[in-house]
Amino acid sequence: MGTTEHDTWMLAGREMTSRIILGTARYPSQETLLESLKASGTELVTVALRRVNVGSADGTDPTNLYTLLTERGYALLPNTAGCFTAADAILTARARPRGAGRVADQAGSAQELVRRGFQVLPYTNDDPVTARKLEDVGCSAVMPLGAPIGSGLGIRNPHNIQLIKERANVPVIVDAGVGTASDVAIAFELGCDGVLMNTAVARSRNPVQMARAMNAAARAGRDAFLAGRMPRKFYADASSPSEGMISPLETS
Ligand SMILES: CC(=O)[C@@H](O)[C@H](O)COP(=O)(O)O
Repeated sequence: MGTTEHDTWMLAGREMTSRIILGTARYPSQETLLESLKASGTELVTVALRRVNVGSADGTDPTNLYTLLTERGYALLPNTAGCFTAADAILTARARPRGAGRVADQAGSAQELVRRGFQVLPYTNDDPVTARKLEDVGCSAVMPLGAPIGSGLGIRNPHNIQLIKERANVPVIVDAGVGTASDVAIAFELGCDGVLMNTAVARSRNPVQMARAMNAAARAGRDAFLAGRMPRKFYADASSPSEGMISPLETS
């Protein structure tokens, strides 16, 4: 029987325990960011290569985000957010080649990055055909959106996410659009391997508390998936047995 207790998974050759990946932008303070990461239980965090101030090149500046995160044991997932062309993404990923790379473009640029030796985790729309193409060119995972980035609208098309997951041979990570804990639970109930989120935690009234809720939701959703959902039925199915029921005629 499945259980979330020893439920590790592999992402780009790395064994992962937590199924949550958190973004590091938009937090009210660095302290809140660090506390939220801890509360979420995450091991892997994203940093935007183009937007973040990475501090000194050798990483010795103590306020450098890389230093703060790596000394706390977080693995970094650099992302190429802000790149609008394949050339941009490739240039940015090559300039700062720490950890795995994430590319904003689709199959062509992903293929080029794979060819150059990157582990590519592409953010994509929720189209099963696109997801298949990205897997076919050698991406280490596919990361379909739940909804537009920063929208908090939740998983708009659970059916597509489920189709992507059913056909994929690489991890499927819902990336973007999560608004609250129940969205995370749904992603895992659908069988997804991970959820990447930023705004829902960073822009909540209490990011640390929301991060804790996301952590609990991930475990709940994953447990529900492993437990196996009951089949949906179109009609009522009484839960008490009807055999031996006293009929109205017998009592009159
Ligand atoms: C943080 C990151 O890398 C993005 O994938 C994105 O910002 C996530 O989207 P949300 O902010 O909607 O969670």
